[in-house]
Amino acid sequence: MNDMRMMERVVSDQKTKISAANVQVYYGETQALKDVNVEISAQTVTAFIGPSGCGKSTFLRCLNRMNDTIDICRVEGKILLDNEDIYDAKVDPVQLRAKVGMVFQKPNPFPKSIYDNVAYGPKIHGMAANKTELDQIVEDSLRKAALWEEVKDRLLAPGTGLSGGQQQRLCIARAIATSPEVLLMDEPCSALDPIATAQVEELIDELRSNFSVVIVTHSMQQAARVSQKTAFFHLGNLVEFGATDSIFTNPVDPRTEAYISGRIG
Ligand SMILES: Nc1ncnc2c1ncn2[C@@H]1O[C@H](COP(=O)(O)OP(=O)(O)OP(=O)(O)O)[C@@H](O)[C@H]1O
Repeated sequence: MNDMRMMERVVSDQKTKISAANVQVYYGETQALKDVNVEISAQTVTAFIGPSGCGKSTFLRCLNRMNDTIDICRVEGKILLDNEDIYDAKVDPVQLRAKVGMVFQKPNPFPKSIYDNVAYGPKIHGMAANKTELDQIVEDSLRKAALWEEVKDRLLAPGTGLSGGQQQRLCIARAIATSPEVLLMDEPCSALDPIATAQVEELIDELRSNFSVVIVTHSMQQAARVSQKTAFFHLGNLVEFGATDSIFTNPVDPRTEAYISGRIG
């Protein structure tokens, strides 16, 4: 079996982590997402692509209820994480966001030390019984985020003193410190130079073995490089979803074809 076919089989074998059905999102009277249905697989990088304003970030924010923080935003439909409804009244959004972590477009470390940036989540969720355990979580998270070697001698220095690419990896370390199952990334490389972008992309590929990763990107090259599944959004519709290779080489919908060939965007 050639590598590509093997890859497709590995992708399709992964179990469903998040399942979204009939998701509609409104900002006031304006509908931003129309009847989105999609299944996000475990141990897979899923890319959301599409022209500006098509609803990629809105849908990403539905997956950890970040839209709850926007007063005029209303979400309808069902989103299940491991078969449990994340919009159920019983679900605490803070606990949910520990399981479904998020990394934003601009690196946004807290105005605290490198150590405290990573230790913050595990502390508030009571994940460490003592300082030794907390130290271990901080080290493990920084290692997974490929930042440990660069910061291990200055853990008490401010996170904001790191370079942009290092700050973004610090934010990734902070997001993975609570052992999330899903990591949402909203254009995580848009503020980074090409070298830092390459480092973060490499990291995304490594994270896939532990997490389900969903990434919003404006770069089709990036989607092609890092993801196994791609969803193409257009004007609030999820137009096409499938294996990244098929979306880029053999799109079914003419709108997808027009976007990837640069005719709409
Ligand atoms: N907080 C908000 N209040 C009102 N409308 C919003 C809000 N956030 C997004 N929208 C609207 O919802 C639609 C989808 O926006 P969204 O940011 O999800 O698109 P996007 O595909 O992520 O865009 P981009 O690629 O430019 O980031 C747009 O029409 C946008 O104006």
